[in-house]
Amino acid sequence: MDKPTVLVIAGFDPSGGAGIIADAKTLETIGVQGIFVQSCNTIQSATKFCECYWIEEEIIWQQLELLLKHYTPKVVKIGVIKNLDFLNQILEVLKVKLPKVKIIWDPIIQSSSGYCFQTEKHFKKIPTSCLTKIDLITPNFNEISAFTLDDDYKKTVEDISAYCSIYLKGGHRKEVGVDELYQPNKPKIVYFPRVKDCNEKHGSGCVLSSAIAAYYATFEKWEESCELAKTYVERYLASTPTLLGSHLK
Ligand SMILES: Cc1ncc(COP(=O)(O)O)c(N)n1
Repeated sequence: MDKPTVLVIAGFDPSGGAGIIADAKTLETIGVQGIFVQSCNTIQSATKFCECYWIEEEIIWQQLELLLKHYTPKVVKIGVIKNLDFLNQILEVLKVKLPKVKIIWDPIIQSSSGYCFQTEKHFKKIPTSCLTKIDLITPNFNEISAFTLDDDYKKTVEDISAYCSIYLKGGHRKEVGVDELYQPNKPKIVYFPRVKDCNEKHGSGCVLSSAIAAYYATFEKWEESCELAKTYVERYLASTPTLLGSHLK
């Protein structure tokens, strides 16, 4: 049987720890076929970020058009994206061309090395028009706080999860490694860490969201896919302290 396909729209990190290279390794390891559209090119290493060059929108449209003629992805994972307006345009096209597709958005605002992909005005409130087209967003605590106008992130989680699911990484900042899944009209699920002694590596958020995409494309169940993806990331982070960590462990 053909492997399920996941489409990734994300940035290029030449160090390979984050962005589409990390996504490609993850999809390959979990055993799904990946197709890729690059949203930006960057000059960065694991610890230093120098520049981000956005890919011309026309190139992105051309790549998407050809890919969607030849492949039917079950899941789309979107990573770094220029702004919410462009995100909405992409979501509209995906929903027309792939009515059954599931869409996961990792709302990356800042790299762990400190580079800001988004200015505050671009990312203050996610428009409802975007939320109704997305199935799952995977913010960390800083990202959910950036979408929060009055310091009450729980209210933001409640507002967003009326439309789409949220996988909140890190949950409360005090309980490192405890993640929470909020789904519309369902009780919250808490995922506790399973693997001890994880090392910090940049790009772990990219690996998590592409692992959820890969598992969902395989099993079509959100709760199980999130749990498997969390364990996948923890094993990857525990494998070595460097980016050479194995995606196969
Ligand atoms: C192209 C690209 N995409 C995503 C990230 C975020 O990863 P991190 O927060 O670990 O720096 C990044 N640094 N570069």
